[in-house]
Amino acid sequence: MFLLEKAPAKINLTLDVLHKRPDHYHEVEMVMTTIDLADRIELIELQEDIIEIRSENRFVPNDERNLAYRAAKLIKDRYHIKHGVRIYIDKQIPVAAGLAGGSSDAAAVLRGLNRLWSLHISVKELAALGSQIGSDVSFCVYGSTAIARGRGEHITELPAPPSCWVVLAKPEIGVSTQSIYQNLQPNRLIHPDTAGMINAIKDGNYIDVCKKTGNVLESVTLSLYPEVKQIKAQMEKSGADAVLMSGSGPTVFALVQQENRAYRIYNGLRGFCNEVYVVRMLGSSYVG
Ligand SMILES: C[C@](O)(CO)[C@H](O)COP(=O)(O)OP(=O)(O)OC[C@H]1O[C@@H](n2ccc(N)nc2=O)[C@H](O)[C@@H]1O
Ligand SMILES: Nc1ncnc2c1ncn2[C@@H]1O[C@H](COP(=O)(O)OP(=O)(O)OP(=O)(O)O)[C@@H](O)[C@H]1O
Repeated sequence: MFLLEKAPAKINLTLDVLHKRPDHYHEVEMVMTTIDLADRIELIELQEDIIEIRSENRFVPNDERNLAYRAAKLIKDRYHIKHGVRIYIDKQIPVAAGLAGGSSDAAAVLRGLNRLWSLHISVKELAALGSQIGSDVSFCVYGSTAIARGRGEHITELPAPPSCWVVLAKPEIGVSTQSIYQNLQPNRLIHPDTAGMINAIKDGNYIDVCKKTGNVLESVTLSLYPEVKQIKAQMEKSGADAVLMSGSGPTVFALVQQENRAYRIYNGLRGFCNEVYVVRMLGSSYVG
């Protein structure tokens, strides 16, 4: 038996931190959505009781450090599955980019093994399992548009935002999520208007969606990595409707409605950044 599962990247339309928790995580409130930049996950059932990870991308670990491996292990242990699985990851999402690539791979493995082994696990249960792997995995299990609260694992789905083009630029640096959260000064934050973003999405109001974007982690990453700041300024200069860093960065994205303007931004980034993508916002669910 063999099946394919798509693992789309996410972007944060908002990211707010409410306070630091005693468990050293931060209580967050974020509006996230999916984009048409996706890894492809191939799952092949093995008779032998092993989990194999294969990928041609040298930055993707092929052992238990891989979040996809951890997802398979979790399902196998919880549901006493004695078969094995080979997981082939066709990596399209840049690694350590703030786009939840590893989390989305893990979520795709949870969804895929649920189908492969006919386990009939509900989406809600899969999301709860996913939260044991990482804070972004629950959102990725839904793969839609949602508000994420708690440390990211409490998901309330939203309708898809008005569709638009998303230009993404990933500078050649890796950013540690943990260190960005650690450098945050909670009493100095300019909080995004999360309620305003939710209303804008529910109203299908593209202009307001653009106006309400905001990420409290952005100023931390921008101050540590001037190249991210430079890319953001370049995108703003090229006429984007909104420009924001995703997650803890370093990827910056621009929103625009017209395709020709998306390519103008893309062309404007020549010489600033090698990894640039032009994709559509997806926003609606991948699962049943
Ligand atoms: C920045 C975001 O990607 C936005 O969507 C997420 O908040 C982070 O999600 P993630 O990478 O899946 O995060 P995890 O792997 O769970 O945590 C990595 C590290 O980030 C910090 N972390 C993460 C989530 C959170 N709500 N508070 C935190 O302080 C913790 O130091 C943690 O050790
Ligand atoms: N399936 C995977 N794909 C990519 N990286 C993975 C995977 N599993 C584990 N990793 C490790 O996780 C690290 C972070 O990679 P990932 O691409 O998930 O970051 P990210 O997009 O910044 O995540 P987030 O937005 O959730 O904070 C990598 O450096 C890599 O070593």
